Amino acid sequence: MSAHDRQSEVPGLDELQRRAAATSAPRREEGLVVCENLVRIYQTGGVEVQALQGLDLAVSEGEMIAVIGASGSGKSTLLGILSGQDVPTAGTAEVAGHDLLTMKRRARLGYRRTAVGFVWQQTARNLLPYLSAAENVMLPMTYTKVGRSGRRARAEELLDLLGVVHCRDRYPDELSGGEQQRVAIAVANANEPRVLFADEPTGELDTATSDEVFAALRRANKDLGVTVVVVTHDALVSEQVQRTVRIRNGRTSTEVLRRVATDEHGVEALSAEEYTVMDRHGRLQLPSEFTERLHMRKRVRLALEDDHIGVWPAPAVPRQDPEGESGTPDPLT
Ligand SMILES: Nc1ncnc2c1ncn2[C@@H]1O[C@H](COP(=O)(O)OP(=O)(O)OP(=O)(O)O)[C@@H](O)[C@H]1O
Repeated sequence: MSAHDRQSEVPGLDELQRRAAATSAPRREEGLVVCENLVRIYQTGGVEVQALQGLDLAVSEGEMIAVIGASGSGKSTLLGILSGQDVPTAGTAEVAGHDLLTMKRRARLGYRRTAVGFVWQQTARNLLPYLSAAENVMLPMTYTKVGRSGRRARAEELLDLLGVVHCRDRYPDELSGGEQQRVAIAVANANEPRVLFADEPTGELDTATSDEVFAALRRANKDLGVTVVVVTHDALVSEQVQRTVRIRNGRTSTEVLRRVATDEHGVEALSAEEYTVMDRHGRLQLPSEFTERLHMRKRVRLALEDDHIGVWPAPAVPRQDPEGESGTPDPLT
C-alpha cells in the first residue's frame, strides 16, 4: 500500500467528529417528564436507603399514566422529586424543561406554584379548613397576576368541570371525601400547571367514590390538557389509563400499554400488553420467573432475528481437570 493510499484512509476531522457524535452518549429520552438514571439516597442515623436506584421514565405531553409498585418501591419518592418537594441525589429529572437537579430554591418555589400541581392521598392535607371550596381554588392564583374577578371565574369554571360547583361555598368539613378530592384537583389545576401529580388520590375512598375522583382526573387530563402522573395501589384505577409503569426496587421494571384494537369484523376490544423497560444503553432486566425456569445464570446467548432478539441459556462449559482431561460440565454457578 502506497503512502498516498494510507493517507486517503485516514479520516478527516469532520468524519472523526461525526463518528464521535454517533458513538457518544445515546440520544436522550424525549418527553414533558424525563427521568434518566435517577437516584435518591436517604441518610438516616448513619444508614443509607437507596429509594431510587437508577430509574428511567419518560412521559409525553398530554399523557395520563399510573405508577404502581409494592410498598417501599420508591413511588412517593419519585413524585416528591418530580413535584419539586425533594431533590434527587444524582441522575436526570426534567419536567417541562426545568432541571430538578440544579434548580435553585427560589426557582423551585415558583416551579411548585405554577408549573406543577399536586394532590395528596389525605383529603385533609389538600385543602385549608377555614376557606370555602371556591376560596381554596382561588388561593394559589394569588401568586399570579390574575385579578380577583378572574380568580373567581376560573375557580367557578374548574369546580364546574370537575362536577363540584354546587360545593363552592362549603367548607372542607362540609364535603364528602370524594368531593374534597375533586375540589383538590381543581386547586391543583388553578394555575394551569403543565403536569399534575397525584399520590394515591383515591386511597382513602370506597370504590364508587374512587371512580368519581378518577373520572375527575381524566377530565382534567382531557379537557384542560394537563399531563397526569398518578401513583396508585388500586388495580382498577390503574387499568383506566393507557400506560401503567411498575416500579420495583427503585427502578422502572415493566410497563403495561393498553389500546383499543379493532378485529377483522370491526369489533373493538381493549388489549393490554406488558413490556419490560429497556434503558437508553439497551439494558433490561429479564424476569426471574423466566430466567429461573430456563436455568439462565451469568451468561445468555443472544441472536438477532428479523423482528426480535432470541435469548438462550448458555450451554454448560466442561470443567478442565488438573490432568488436562475434560471432565464434568461446569454448570456456570
Ligand atoms: N425521608 C426518608 N428517610 C429515610 N428513608 C426514606 C424516607 N422516605 C422514604 N424512605 C425509604 O425509601 C424507600 C422508598 O419509599 P417510598 O415512600 O418512596 O415508597 P412507596 O413506594 O411510595 O411506598 P408506599 O406505597 O408504602 O407509600 C423505602 O425504603 C422508605 O423506607
